[in-house]
Amino acid sequence: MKYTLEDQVVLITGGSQGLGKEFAKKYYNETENTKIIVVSRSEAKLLDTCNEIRLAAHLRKETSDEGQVQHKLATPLDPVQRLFYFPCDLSCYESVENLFNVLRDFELLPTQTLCCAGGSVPKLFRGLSGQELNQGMDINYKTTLNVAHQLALAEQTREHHLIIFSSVTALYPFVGYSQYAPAKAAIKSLVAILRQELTNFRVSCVYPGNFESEGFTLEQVTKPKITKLIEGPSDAIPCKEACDIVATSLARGQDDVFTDFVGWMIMGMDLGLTSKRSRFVALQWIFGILLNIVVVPFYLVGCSWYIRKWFRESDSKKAT
Ligand SMILES: NC(=O)C1=CN([C@@H]2O[C@H](COP(=O)(O)OP(=O)(O)OC[C@H]3O[C@@H](n4cnc5c(N)ncnc54)[C@H](OP(=O)(O)O)[C@@H]3O)[C@@H](O)[C@H]2O)C=CC1
Ligand SMILES: CCCCCCCCCCCCCCCC(=O)[C@@H](N)CO
Repeated sequence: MKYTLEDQVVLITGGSQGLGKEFAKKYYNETENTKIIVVSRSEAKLLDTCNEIRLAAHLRKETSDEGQVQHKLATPLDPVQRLFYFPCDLSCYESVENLFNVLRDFELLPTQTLCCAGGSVPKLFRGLSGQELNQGMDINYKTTLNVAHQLALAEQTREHHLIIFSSVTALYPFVGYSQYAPAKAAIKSLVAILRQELTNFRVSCVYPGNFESEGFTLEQVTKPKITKLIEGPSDAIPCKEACDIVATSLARGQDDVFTDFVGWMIMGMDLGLTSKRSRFVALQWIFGILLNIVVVPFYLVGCSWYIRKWFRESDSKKAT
């Protein structure tokens, strides 16, 4: 199943900002017929995003804008429009069922789905609240799980391309990401099973490194220094660059997608029983085996020593 932008109906969860918004822009600006539905919890953000994308496109074409258009998925639906939004908390299964009933009613069941909804609250485990911990699973795992399940029920035979967004932290979980990395690892596990069961689906999984987005800016506020030090090699790239890298990789037929060299390298070290459909996969596998033998043992000892030292110094600062 080839990944193309044109002549699609694409559902983008988490489309009100960040990477999801970049993909909505890309589909809107680079196609003539593709219809885009962006979904997130905040109707205000969704409306702003739709208006911003449409107005920018009209300004570039120097055509006079026809003024406010109906973007919300509601009756009457303007069939000329290509960009729609529908507010929905995707962590609630019943809300996702309702979303798919609306999509069915408007004959807008998607041919491609991008599960961009997610986000992290990087803190030390003891510093997290019960609500933050539970939100981690809700926002990062249940939003994808609920959409994937409704898609699997809706698309029993028609081809569908499901593109799920995990994180490098699913492959290499580390201090400060306890509210987030386990949920992203659960996504990795779900993808492996969906690939076996949903035979009419192409299931792609993206493991981004850091990229600049509203969510990334917000997480920097609570991120412990030790976390920033460990993830230092993954410099945050512009959101649009991450979007273009992912789209290019998918168009090349890759299904285990990374956004930087660190992600490619760490994916190569993640051996085990899940096949990798990545770029230069043979080289990645050999490089990963060598790193596992020659570098990883020393890295892990060094990293563990450094983390213990950081905690000792933090505790002594607290004691003074
Ligand atoms: N930025 C980064 O460095 C990295 C990001 N990623 C992953 O990539 C994806 C996109 O990241 P990014 O662009 O930074 O995301 P942002 O944090 O900028 O945006 C997250 C989006 O998800 C939506 N969302 C959150 N919770 C729900 C919910 N319960 N139901 C519906 N929508 C929801 C938000 O909208 P609203 O608030 O309106 O609900 C928002 O549109 C995420 O899955 C993230 O985990 C992975 C690695 C690195
Ligand atoms: C041989 C051993 C070498 C090991 C190198 C270690 C480098 C670790 C880089 C980790 C990058 C994590 C980026 C994902 C962050 C993310 O998902 C958050 N921004 C949430 O949004």
